[in-house]
Amino acid sequence: MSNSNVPPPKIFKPEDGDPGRPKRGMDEDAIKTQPTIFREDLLEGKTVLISGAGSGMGKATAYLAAKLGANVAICGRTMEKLDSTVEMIRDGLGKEILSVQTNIRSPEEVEDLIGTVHDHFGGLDTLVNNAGGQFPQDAIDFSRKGWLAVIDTNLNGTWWMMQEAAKRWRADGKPGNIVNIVANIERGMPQAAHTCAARAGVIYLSKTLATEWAQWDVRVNCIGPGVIETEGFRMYPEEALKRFHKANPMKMRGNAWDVAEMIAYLASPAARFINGDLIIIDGGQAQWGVIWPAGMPDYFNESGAA
Ligand SMILES: CCCCCCCCC/C=C/C(=O)SCCNC(=O)CCNC(=O)[C@H](O)C(C)(C)COP(=O)(O)OP(=O)(O)OC[C@H]1O[C@@H](n2cnc3c(N)ncnc32)[C@H](O)[C@@H]1OP(=O)(O)O
Ligand SMILES: NC(=O)C1=CN([C@@H]2O[C@H](COP(=O)(O)OP(=O)(O)OC[C@H]3O[C@@H](n4cnc5c(N)ncnc54)[C@H](OP(=O)(O)O)[C@@H]3O)[C@@H](O)[C@H]2O)C=CC1
Repeated sequence: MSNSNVPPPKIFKPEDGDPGRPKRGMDEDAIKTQPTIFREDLLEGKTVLISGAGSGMGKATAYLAAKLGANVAICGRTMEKLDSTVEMIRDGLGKEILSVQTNIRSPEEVEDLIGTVHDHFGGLDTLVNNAGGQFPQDAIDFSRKGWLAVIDTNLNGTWWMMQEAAKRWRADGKPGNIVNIVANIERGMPQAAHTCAARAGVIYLSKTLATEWAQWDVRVNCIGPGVIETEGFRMYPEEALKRFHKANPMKMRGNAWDVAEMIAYLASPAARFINGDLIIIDGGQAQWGVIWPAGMPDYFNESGAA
């Protein structure tokens, strides 16, 4: 049989250009012009709070939620970054959103934040815990401070947000919805063991709360992104960034909109029966591909002494 009809192997997506070119995610023009599959009033009248929305996935999600009619509140530690999101939404959609400088590692600041959102919008429908991050390092070399910083941000910070939101929902007798952005940790995550531990904590915390809080009509789900090109890539060396697209069988990086649209879906009535789940957006990374964001040890190199 002839092979003439067999397409050449797909090395990278044409729209991706050079897959080895390190990029830093979608710029504001890209976010503003991105089409959406959702109807424009999908989240009309709903209030959505997004943490870490001064950049990356959080920023794209804030824009999409506002575009779909939601009342949007955002938080993060850096006011200038939050201002950029406020300005982008004002400029692109003519809408005002609420922005509150907050470190999610502080339970007091989180309590104030949730109170401010309720005072401003009269309630909260969906909480998106997107704030987080880590640095790449071999676990054996973690400093105590570095370990604690990552656990405190990703596990404790996410928990303070969930608990404060849920206390209000229970007190007000109103339904609630939580979407936690974690990571694809199915096979562990070399050189990110701290975040792997924290995200695993969030995933099983979420599964447990999905049961405990169902009696108050509060749903809790997680999204596990693979390699999503964002400003967060600044944490990784150029050498690693050049390989990031090889971490999945599709040999591409996702973008912030890929995650934002899933968040919008989970915030919509279409997701009313989805609870306690983990939705992976990773191009198949769970099955194949490696990252080694701080450099692959010789042991795993083809030339290494395995
Ligand atoms: C999921 C994907 C997985 C990684 C593998 C996959 C890669 C592709 C997918 C990409 C996934 C992403 O998440 S991209 C998104 C990334 N975005 C972010 O990470 C942004 C947010 N990150 C952070 O804020 C930081 O990483 C984090 C450590 C959590 C908090 O930092 P802060 O400065 O606020 O914390 P502090 O309390 O001051 O402590 C900082 C201490 O952390 C340690 N530390 C900080 N940077 C360090 C570094 N490069 N190398 C060693 N150690 C470091 C030091 O001990 C610091 O102390 P001193 O020595 O005293 O200073
Ligand atoms: N990009 C990727 O490939 C992947 C990302 N993720 C996770 O997805 C989420 C979004 O990441 P991404 O958009 O890529 O990265 P970004 O770094 O662009 O976004 C993370 C945001 O979180 C905020 N943040 C960090 N710490 C705190 C804190 N203590 N309190 C409040 N806000 C905080 C940051 O703002 P500021 O520093 O101003 O507070 C920043 O805006 C993160 O949790 C990330 O770890 C998971 C898997 C893959």
